[in-house]
Amino acid sequence: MQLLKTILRQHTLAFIAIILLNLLSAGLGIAIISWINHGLLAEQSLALGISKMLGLLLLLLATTLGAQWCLTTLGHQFIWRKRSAMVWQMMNTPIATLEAKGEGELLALLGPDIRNITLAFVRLPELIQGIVLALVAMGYLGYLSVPVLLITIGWLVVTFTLGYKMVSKVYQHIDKVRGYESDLQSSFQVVIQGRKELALNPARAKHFYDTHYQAAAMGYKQNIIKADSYHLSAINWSNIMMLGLIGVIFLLAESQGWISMAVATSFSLTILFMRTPLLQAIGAYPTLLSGELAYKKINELLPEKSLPKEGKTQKVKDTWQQLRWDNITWQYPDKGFEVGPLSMTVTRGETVFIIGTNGSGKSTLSLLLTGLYPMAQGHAYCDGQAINAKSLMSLFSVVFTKPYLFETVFLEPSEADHALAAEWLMRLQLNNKITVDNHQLSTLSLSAGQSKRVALLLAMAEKRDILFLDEWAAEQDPQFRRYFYRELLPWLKQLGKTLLIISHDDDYFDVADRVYEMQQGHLRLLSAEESRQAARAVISQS
Ligand SMILES: Nc1ncnc2c1ncn2[C@@H]1O[C@H](COP(=O)(O)OP(=O)(O)OP(=O)(O)O)[C@@H](O)[C@H]1O
Repeated sequence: MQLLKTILRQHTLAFIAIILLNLLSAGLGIAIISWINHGLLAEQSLALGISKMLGLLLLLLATTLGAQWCLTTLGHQFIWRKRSAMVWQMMNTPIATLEAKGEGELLALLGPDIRNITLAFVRLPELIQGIVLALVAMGYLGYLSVPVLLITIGWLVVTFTLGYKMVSKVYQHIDKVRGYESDLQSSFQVVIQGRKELALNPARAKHFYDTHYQAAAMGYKQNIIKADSYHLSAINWSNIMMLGLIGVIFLLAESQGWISMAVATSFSLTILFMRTPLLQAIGAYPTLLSGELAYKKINELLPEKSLPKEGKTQKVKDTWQQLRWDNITWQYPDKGFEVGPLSMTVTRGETVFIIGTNGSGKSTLSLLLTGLYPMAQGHAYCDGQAINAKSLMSLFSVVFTKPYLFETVFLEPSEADHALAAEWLMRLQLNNKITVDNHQLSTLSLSAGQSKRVALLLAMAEKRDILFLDEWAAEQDPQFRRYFYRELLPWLKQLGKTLLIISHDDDYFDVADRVYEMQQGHLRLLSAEESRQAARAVISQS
């Protein structure tokens, strides 16, 4: 099992110590049975016998608890590391790769999959103890009688072969359950993110509930019931066969005379002693299978060492003058929408507008130009020197069409520029609504237009050279939109910012030094006359 192998590789010594503790605990258990059977009544006094027994039982309790505690601690340590590595890896995985996997699948990784690995560790002590105890008990049974041990082994082989067949069915169904788990996560997202639309349209809500949600929920339920049924059948089958084994041993003693009744009693006591842990081990096995499946899924979707080598961020000179993208391309997976090949040049301090119809590829272009999407072909250059995606990213602050708002404005106290924050809150006409206290925004309960203004504040707080705004003014009222184009942008330009603005606001195309137009993934620089015509064309279309 991949999961067990990994833990074994990463924590070899701890694992050996745990196995030894388990062996000690199992050996002690068997020794106590043997001593109760043969030694207890031979003790000099009842008091001595009882105190010896209490001492031995306490020792057994301590070693068993010790073994379980070590394994559980090791397991949770492993999970903590794995989860932290996963979150870090997700934050460092190219966004195109994450988008291709889908949000439902990613949520399933961080939620149910990690939970299943945790449960596997919670039940792992039972599995290991069951196996170790069974092996030690076998040794003791061999010491009592080899022929009866062979019969016992034969009986157990038949029992567990059939049991294994049932457990493999458990695995098949757990595999299907994992698929439905992702679908469920996607459905939960719809319930949360689409709550307003669903509340307003009961027919749509019912359709979603009956088809999408129930398909996932029913699939999950049917398969988990089948998995549990096979699992319980395996436990019951093994339980009954263990009891049958005791009957066979007494038969061998009574009718065949292979062993004395005293030895048969010891045999039965030992089998009864190992029965519960062995059944618990069988009970724990499916949990381990779920953990194994989850671990495989995690490694399949977020393989370790999968992060592409982007190279180090090359420090771009503070005095850079020109950025150029040369014949770059990008295509969404499965032969999706293609951008490019296209070339573009931006000179420091320029205001560049990118216009184009809906779906022409402007937002996709913003992700490509900033280095967030990898260039399938072509390169980016800064003052003639090729630069990689990381360096490109370090130049940009972007406000996306649906920005995510962080509460923290400045990350470090030393970076805190409260004067800048106060000035921006005033310029964005938010000074009566929000304050920045202790680097944090006082509230994020904002309207759509206010959220965009806060996103701009956060972008400015990054103090990067280029500001890329994707349809920023779309949610602003006409008065503020005018103020944004006529006053804020020129003021930003004065501050030395290079501005890349995706815009549909034809009234203000004249603010730009240059206007590019996207048309079905291709970019074209418009002449001054074409820019004016583009503005007029949009006005005449509306
Ligand atoms: N994550 C994605 N996976 C696959 N295709 C996508 C993805 N995002 C966008 N597209 C496709 O890329 C094309 C361009 O989308 P994009 O959002 O870049 O257009 P846009 O010019 O910004 O449009 P708008 O003006 O409506 O914002 C669209 O046809 C869209 O279907």
